[in-house]
Amino acid sequence: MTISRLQTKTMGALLLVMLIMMLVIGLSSMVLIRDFSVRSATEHTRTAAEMIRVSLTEAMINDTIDRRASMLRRLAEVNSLNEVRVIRGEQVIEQYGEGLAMETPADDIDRQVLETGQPYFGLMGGLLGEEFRATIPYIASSNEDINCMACHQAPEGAALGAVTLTASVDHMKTAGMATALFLVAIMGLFAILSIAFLKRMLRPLVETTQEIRQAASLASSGDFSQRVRSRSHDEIGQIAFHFNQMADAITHKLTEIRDHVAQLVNTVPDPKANLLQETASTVSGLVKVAQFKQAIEEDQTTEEVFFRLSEVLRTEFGLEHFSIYQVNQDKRLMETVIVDGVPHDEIRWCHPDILEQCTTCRAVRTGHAIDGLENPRLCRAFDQDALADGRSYLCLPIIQSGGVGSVVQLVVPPQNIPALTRSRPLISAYLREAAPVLQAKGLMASLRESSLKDAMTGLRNRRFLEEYSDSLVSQCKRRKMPMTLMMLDLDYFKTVNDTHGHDVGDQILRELAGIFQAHLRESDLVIRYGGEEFMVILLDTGAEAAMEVANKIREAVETHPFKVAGGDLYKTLSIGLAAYPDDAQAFWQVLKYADVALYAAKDNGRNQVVRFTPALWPPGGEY
Ligand SMILES: Nc1nc2c(ncn2[C@@H]2O[C@H](COP(=O)(O)OP(=O)(O)OP(=O)(O)O)[C@@H](O)[C@H]2O)c(=O)[nH]1
Repeated sequence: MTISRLQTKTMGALLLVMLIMMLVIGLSSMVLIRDFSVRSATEHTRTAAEMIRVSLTEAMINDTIDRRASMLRRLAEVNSLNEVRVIRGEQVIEQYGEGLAMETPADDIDRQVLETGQPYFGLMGGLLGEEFRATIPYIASSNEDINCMACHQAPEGAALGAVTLTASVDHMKTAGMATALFLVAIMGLFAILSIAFLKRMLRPLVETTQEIRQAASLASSGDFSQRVRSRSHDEIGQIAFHFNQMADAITHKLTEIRDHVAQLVNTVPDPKANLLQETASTVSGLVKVAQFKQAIEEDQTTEEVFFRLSEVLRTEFGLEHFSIYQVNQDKRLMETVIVDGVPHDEIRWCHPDILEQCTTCRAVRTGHAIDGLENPRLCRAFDQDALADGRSYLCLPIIQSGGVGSVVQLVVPPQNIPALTRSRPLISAYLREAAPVLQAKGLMASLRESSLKDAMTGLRNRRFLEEYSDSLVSQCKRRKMPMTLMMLDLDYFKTVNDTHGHDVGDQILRELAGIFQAHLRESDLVIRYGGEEFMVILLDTGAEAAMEVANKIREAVETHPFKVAGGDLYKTLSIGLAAYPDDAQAFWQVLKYADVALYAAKDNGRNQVVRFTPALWPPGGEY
């Protein structure tokens, strides 16, 4: 278990307080003991001084004063006394002489005491001192039991002499130190017990906070599994309880959200995955899907939608290789819409046969996703070279109007299979959103296409002409190219209807449309202008060349046997022709001139091509 900072700080603070207390108690006990020792020594030396005075007085009375030196020596042998010395005051010296050598003042303290008459008590050396010195004056007094003035000629209150006593304070020092150490030891013991007690008291708090810290740290990275043990019923226990409650509530709600978003992308949530990160990444993926949906709804064509999808595959999923195929159910064909991000590029990741026969594509045939990630040989149409390179594929059909409208094929090298497997649900979500939009846009396009087509012949109709005439002219202007308009009309078509009926008439018109298309280029426009009247627009073609084309068509119709009941029917065709910009600058005027030329062809006996000339237009004729 890691050491808690809270514990270290608390223990450290307590230890510091205890150490300071031990120091204060140690020092203060030493000072107190010193004080006590000084007082005690003072009293003792006073007593000793008094006893010496009495002894000296007695010696004087008994006339044994000469033996005072040996008496003082014996006194000095008393336990703990180091020195006993008596000095004479000025009056005594004057009266009795200097006396013994040891009786003259030895230092300044002696002299000061004799001078002031005030005693001196003090420790000599250091805080506790090595010895205690007392210099106590003997003051002349007539009020004592023994009258000093009886022997001494000195004024009342004068210092007759002084006694200096020095005593060892070693025993006091030892006792003081022992007491201080004892107190410090008691304090130390108390500190240890306090720390142990506090540690025990702090343990639930420390362990709970440590567990909360670990759980919160895991939670911040999305793991809410950690719970805190409740160790007591006090506030600490309550903190643990409420933390667990909070973690339970978050886990429960997040699990709910994760399951819901997983449903939205059709995945089974991984119980081992990081709850927060997994949910957050799925939600952010779904937000992007929603933005994608909004964007494609505002796109105009299916092409734009496919291109946007291709960009998503490249940028969001980091896919380099993929194809999007569009299925033409009517013709059972398939075309590449985008290959590796390039619009309408050549097929790369499948055998080209699938374009000619869309059911060769397994995804189109089955309407199911074809997962070749684990088993690339699942579909035989997958490109053999890519297969040899170890690439795998995932083909996802997009269902439109109950059938496969398009197929998104994703191609990855082996090392990218796990990433694609993870991305698959979200890619499918994009495709699900794209499907109805593609369907709607496809429907709109085909509706628009059909509104511009003639249902019977499959040719473009007059409405197409109305919509595109302006752009045709501006295209010709921009490229500086000519354009020739032909008006074509079957001769005596009414007799067909009258003789064979309208159905046969319709059939002949359909066959006629086929003959026109067979003799024209892809870029030429064939329009059913109305009834049995047709129009052909030859782009980038002048009148001369157009005359040749018109005659070819006329001859083709003339020689074509229309099958009717009872045999073959042969019909002829009249064609009028006018050119842009030679005959007129305005489209509708060129058209009118072509019509005038057609009438001329009819008037001239039919089955012929007439090119418009100004002579055909009556002078002052209005357009
Ligand atoms: N069966 C059929 N007949 C049509 C259709 N549209 C127009 N017609 C007929 O085409 C005939 C056109 O006849 P007219 O314009 O009199 O001329 P015509 O008989 O072709 O003789 P021309 O002077 O050579 O044009 C009419 O009988 C129309 O009913 C159609 O869609 N189907």
